[in-house]
Amino acid sequence: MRVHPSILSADFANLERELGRISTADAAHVDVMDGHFVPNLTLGIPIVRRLAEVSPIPLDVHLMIEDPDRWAPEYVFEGVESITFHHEAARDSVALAKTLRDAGVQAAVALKPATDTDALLDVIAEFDMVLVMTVEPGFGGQSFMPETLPKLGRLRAAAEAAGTQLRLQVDGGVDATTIVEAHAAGADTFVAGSAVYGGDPAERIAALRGAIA
Ligand SMILES: O=C(CO)[C@H](O)[C@H](O)COP(=O)(O)O
Ligand SMILES: [Fe+2]
Repeated sequence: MRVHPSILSADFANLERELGRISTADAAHVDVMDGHFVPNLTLGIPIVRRLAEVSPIPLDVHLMIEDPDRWAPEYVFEGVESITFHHEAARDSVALAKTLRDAGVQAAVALKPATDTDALLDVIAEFDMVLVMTVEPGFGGQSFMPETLPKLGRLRAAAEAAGTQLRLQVDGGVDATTIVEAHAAGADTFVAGSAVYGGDPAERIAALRGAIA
């Protein structure tokens, strides 16, 4: 299992220090929001480039933006481990995933709560990870939506049938309680923002790991 704290809940005036506080995690989740795909605006390419240079752990970049076919490849930097774009926003998710993989980064596709898995099941081998959103994208601190969890089983079954490795990530409302449900449903990669930065990050990361150990 992997824990990816979201720096959406960190102090944006001190991001290098905030990355240092989560150095025991597996990757840092960076939420890029464009004010169009979601009704919130965070940060973009020049800031992600600098975060990748100073972070002690790899970056997991979650793009909540329109036209990811155009912009996602611009987020490939040394230190960026994976780039996640939204299936709802992409013109061609399979082609974009191939472009990202060819550029040397893991390719991941995200599904909003109302988007089903159907379009991905036959092409699951094209992705390194699927992000099943467990809240409506746009804001931290929202409540976990357990009704999204059955998607995980369908995606896992498709990956097994295709004989491919697939990471299944959940993002939104994950804490030491809901992580147990998400893990039981098949998730292996857990994003948590407010649950990590709402206390001592190292202790909170250890508690998340401990909850499903
Ligand atoms: O993508 C996101 C929101 O769109 C964030 O990664 C997510 O909400 C993390 O925040 P929290 O753990 O507080 O729910
Ligand atoms: Fe996210």
